[in-house]
Amino acid sequence: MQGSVVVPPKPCVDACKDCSYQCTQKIVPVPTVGEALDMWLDGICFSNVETETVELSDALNRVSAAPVYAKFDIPAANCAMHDGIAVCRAHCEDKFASGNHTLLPDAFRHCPMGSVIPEQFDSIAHAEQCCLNDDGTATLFQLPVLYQSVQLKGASIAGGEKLMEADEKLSPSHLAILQYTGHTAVRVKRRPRIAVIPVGDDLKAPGEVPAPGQSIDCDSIYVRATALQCGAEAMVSRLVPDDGAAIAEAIRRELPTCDILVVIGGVGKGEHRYGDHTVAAVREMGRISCYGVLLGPGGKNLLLASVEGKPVLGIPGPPHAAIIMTEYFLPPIIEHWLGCPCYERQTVEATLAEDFPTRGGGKSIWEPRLRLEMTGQGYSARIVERMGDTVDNFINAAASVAVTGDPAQFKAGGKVRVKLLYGERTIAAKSLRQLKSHGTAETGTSPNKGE
Ligand SMILES: Nc1nc2c(c(=O)[nH]1)N[C@H]1C(S)=C(S)[C@@H](COP(=O)(O)OP(=O)(O)OC[C@H]3O[C@@H](n4cnc5c(N)ncnc54)[C@H](O)[C@@H]3O)O[C@H]1N2
Ligand code: MOO
Repeated sequence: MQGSVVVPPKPCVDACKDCSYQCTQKIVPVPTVGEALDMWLDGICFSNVETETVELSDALNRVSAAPVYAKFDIPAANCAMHDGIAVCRAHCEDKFASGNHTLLPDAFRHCPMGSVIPEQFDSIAHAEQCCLNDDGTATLFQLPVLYQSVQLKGASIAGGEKLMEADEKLSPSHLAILQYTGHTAVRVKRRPRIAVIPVGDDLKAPGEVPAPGQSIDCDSIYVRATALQCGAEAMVSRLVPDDGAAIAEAIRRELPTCDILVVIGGVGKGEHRYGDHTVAAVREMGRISCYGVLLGPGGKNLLLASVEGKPVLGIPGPPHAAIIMTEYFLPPIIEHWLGCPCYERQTVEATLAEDFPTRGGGKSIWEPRLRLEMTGQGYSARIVERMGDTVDNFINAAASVAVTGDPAQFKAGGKVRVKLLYGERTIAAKSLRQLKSHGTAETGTSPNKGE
């Protein structure tokens, strides 16, 4: 823990006894991201997640609810792995010892690759090692090795063999092996349902034209899309005004329909005096685990809480803050439900093209969005010009980086690991398109660089 923050008004005691209640008397340490997550998740129990059976064709990216076992042996009998004749190795050996290389019709079986080998035979003499005669006999040119080209019953998969554990995210390979081993459906965990409530008098719904001082709600679609990426279901409620009773009413309405609630906006430190009512409404209805975290942009207003045992994530409204809070706190709560990783961003090493502002560092994280450029020495990274704005953050950034630990790492020429927002081929294709349309990589300028 580092620094301190005074939590907003709700006086309850004269002297702070550091109870779990938030009040004006209380000076609380600001937690790191890890500490905040621990405080939040420790109080949320998802032990009895419901399960459902789904067809394999609908099971991609679902999470297994129980181990799955093979229904039968594969192959179901000993099979030929080459074209040839099935023989008894000991009988062939006797024949070779006697100098007679001819096998009578009942001493072999013509076996193309994949065919079942009758039980009395144990080896395959390859087509090149024998010939089939017109009188129904076969002549061996070479003695086969014992079990040559025989795939034994159950050698690939034994009936009852464990194919996968519970808590695995199902990939195309999982689906294929389940189908191959006799399954047509699989037991999976129910997807968590996320309800998203956008709050703000100044917000307009998608499709409307904002008047001066208004903006169109775009955080909610970002939150919803991130939830879908993580394998959750998500729905966005209608816009809610900056009014404590309206926020409480929206929470009461959405809570029974969801497993995880996200409220966007109204979490500012000005609280009711500046039209921010979300924290007070949540405090009245439930328990606040954390209000403020050592993460920027946006962390000082982050709200982690629970109402009726369900997690409530309160994220700040400004989009550049909302995206970082969503990325840091929504996947972990969905993973807490699903029991497996569900949000992973590829990382690559990049060289900083400039000194970063002195933000973040130590235990605190500042997570700016970055532009990446491919140079002869690999990726070069610079902070997007309009860091406090939306366009660069949403569209023109290719990565982000956690500025934390030793600030010396974040000087021009320093090497850092950055988290990609797109795959490397997409980044390459985007820069190529920009080069073609501008003759050079786009840079742009803005006064609020590094905000
Ligand atoms: N006196 C102080 N004021 C503020 C502080 C502070 O420390 N002291 N912190 C500032 C910071 S930093 C942030 S971040 C915001 C967080 O406040 P809120 O979450 O209450 O944000 P709102 O007031 O609801 O909205 C602010 C602004 O954000 C845009 N917005 C809101 N919701 C959406 C949405 N769903 N989609 C798109 N854009 C959204 C909108 O332009 C709002 O006007 O507090 C600061 N103030
Ligand atoms: O949390 Mo605010 O958006 O950092 O600037």
